[in-house]
Amino acid sequence: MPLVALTGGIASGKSTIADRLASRGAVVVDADAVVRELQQPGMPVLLAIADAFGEGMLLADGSLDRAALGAVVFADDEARQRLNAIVHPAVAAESARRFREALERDPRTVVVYDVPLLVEARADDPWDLVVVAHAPAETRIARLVALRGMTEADARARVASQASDERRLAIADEVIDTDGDVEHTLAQTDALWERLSSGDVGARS
Ligand SMILES: CC(C)(COP(=O)(O)OP(=O)(O)OC[C@H]1O[C@@H](n2cnc3c(N)ncnc32)[C@H](O)[C@@H]1O)[C@@H](O)C(=O)NCCC(=O)NCCS
Ligand SMILES: Nc1ncnc2c1ncn2[C@@H]1O[C@H](COP(=O)(O)OP(=O)(O)OP(=O)(O)O)[C@@H](O)[C@H]1O
Repeated sequence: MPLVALTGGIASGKSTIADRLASRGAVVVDADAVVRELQQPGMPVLLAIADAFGEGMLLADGSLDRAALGAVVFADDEARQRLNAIVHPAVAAESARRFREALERDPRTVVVYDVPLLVEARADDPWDLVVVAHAPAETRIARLVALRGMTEADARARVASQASDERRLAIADEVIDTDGDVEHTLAQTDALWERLSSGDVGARS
């Protein structure tokens, strides 16, 4: 049934919302998790990254050195665009395959795509609903420092590498305010689920 894109800046609360929707019965496809699978040793995406950024981006066991690559791409727009050009088409294709698989298994499934970079890579637009998790950049930066141990400079660099809050809000069909406490986020998520599961949101033909 509905294909829902759930986007928001880093640490906006997308996973909190996606986990709740999954516990209610949605099938969630997590773009960050798909990326990690595509970056496993031996996968073409990882080989292309090593080609483009050097073997220094690999750890001794052949896996991706995420900290090293992050240090390069969140400090340099051109490098980040090169990485995006390698990774994003592969993530989009694999994610679309997973949407199809879920809908073939059960056409009534609510499929939710948890994707941080929707505004940035919006060539394809198959969504019945775009949901934006919104907490202001300063809140997200404070979370990255307090909860994920980032330095403030690193947190600001990640936020700056993403679309602005204004651009994200401009594409939202629904906004979940994630600037309050988690209970407030979950209550809004449950209200959304009621509408999604009752077919109140654009059923796909
Ligand atoms: C640079 C990498 C190795 C850093 O890995 P790390 O483990 O530190 O971060 P992780 O992958 O868990 O991402 C955490 C968050 O960072 C942000 N982020 C990741 N990549 C990007 C990017 N290219 N541009 C802007 N923000 C990004 C997202 O909000 C994401 O949720 C990794 O993020 C990566 O390969 N990114 C490129 C792929 C990508 O764009 N992924 C995001 C959406 S598909
Ligand atoms: N009102 C709120 N709604 C959601 N999360 C909140 C809220 N208040 C605090 N948090 C905390 O903020 C963090 C948000 O992280 P979460 O992983 O849900 O975000 P995300 O958008 O998925 O991040 P990423 O882009 O890195 O994947 C969590 O640790 C969560 O507990």
